[in-house]
Amino acid sequence: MTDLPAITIAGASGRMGRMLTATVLAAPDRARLVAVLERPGHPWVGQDLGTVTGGAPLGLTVTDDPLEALAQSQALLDFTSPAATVELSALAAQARAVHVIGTTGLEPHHLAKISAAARHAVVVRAGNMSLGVNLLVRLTQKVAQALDADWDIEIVEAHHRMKVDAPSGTALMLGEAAAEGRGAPLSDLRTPAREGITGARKHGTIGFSAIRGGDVVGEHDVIFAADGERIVLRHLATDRSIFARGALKAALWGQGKKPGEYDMMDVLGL
Ligand SMILES: NC(=O)C1=CN([C@@H]2O[C@H](COP(=O)(O)OP(=O)(O)OC[C@H]3O[C@@H](n4cnc5c(N)ncnc54)[C@H](OP(=O)(O)O)[C@@H]3O)[C@@H](O)[C@H]2O)C=CC1
Ligand SMILES: O=C(O)C1=N[C@H](C(=O)O)C[C@H](O)C1
Repeated sequence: MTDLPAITIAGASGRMGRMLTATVLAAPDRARLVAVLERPGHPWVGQDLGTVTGGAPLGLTVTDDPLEALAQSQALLDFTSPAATVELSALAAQARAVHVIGTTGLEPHHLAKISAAARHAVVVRAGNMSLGVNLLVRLTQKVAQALDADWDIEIVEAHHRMKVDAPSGTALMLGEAAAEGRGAPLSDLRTPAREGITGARKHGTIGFSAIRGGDVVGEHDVIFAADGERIVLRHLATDRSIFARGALKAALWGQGKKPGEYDMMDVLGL
């Protein structure tokens, strides 16, 4: 037995769940993977994680019991769905485990429940856990601050065909940063999705467009368009390991911190 932080991963069979599992298993000097969760009724429940992922047995059985998993954990890595994340946030708080939330598509009623859980435990939440995107968020804020509202701001994102929410969590982070640079909340500046006779673009607003197709991991452009010139800030994700590495970093960073809500800016010191 070591005193390395013990980690539970939720949604183990998902695109990110698999990546998180591989990332934690590849860091035996920094963390211990003690439990992997799936929802009740999932075919992986009760099976060895190594076997179901096509490898040698790992001696770790996939469970559908988050209470038991969290009782032995110091951190929960959670890239699942809004409903699952809200449920898990109450349980992680009860266990005083650091809850690292990558799940996107969270609405105000979900966020209110997560905030309540964060009164008792550390929650690190970000719509994108990569270093590159979090740097881009800072750059976006600075560029928006430097330019006046004659520069139209448009955020364009592309993701794989299975993504269920739009705009992406990252696009919303970038939009919030641009709005902050402009000195107003995003809710005041955001344009509704465009279709039909939209009329001319409203001065000073921030627009969003989403593309879905194939296996695109995640691409984001922040376009500042003025008369005669354009600035485009771009991030291209080509491998999901960038998000998983960020999540593990957040879980380790959160150990011993005061209960509350944090993001990747806090973790990365940006
Ligand atoms: N913040 C970031 O850096 C990133 C965030 N994301 C976000 O992470 C989320 C997941 O993405 P992705 O991995 O592509 O999605 P997937 O659909 O591939 O995976 C989600 C997983 O969560 C599981 N799940 C759902 N409900 C529960 C539950 N109650 N208990 C345990 N497991 C559950 C699903 O199981 P089942 O299929 O059986 O329902 C599935 O295995 C999305 O919101 C996405 O936007 C993704 C990448 C990076
Ligand atoms: O669903 C995804 O895949 C991703 N989701 C996050 C988002 O909504 O921005 C992060 C990344 O772009 C991949």
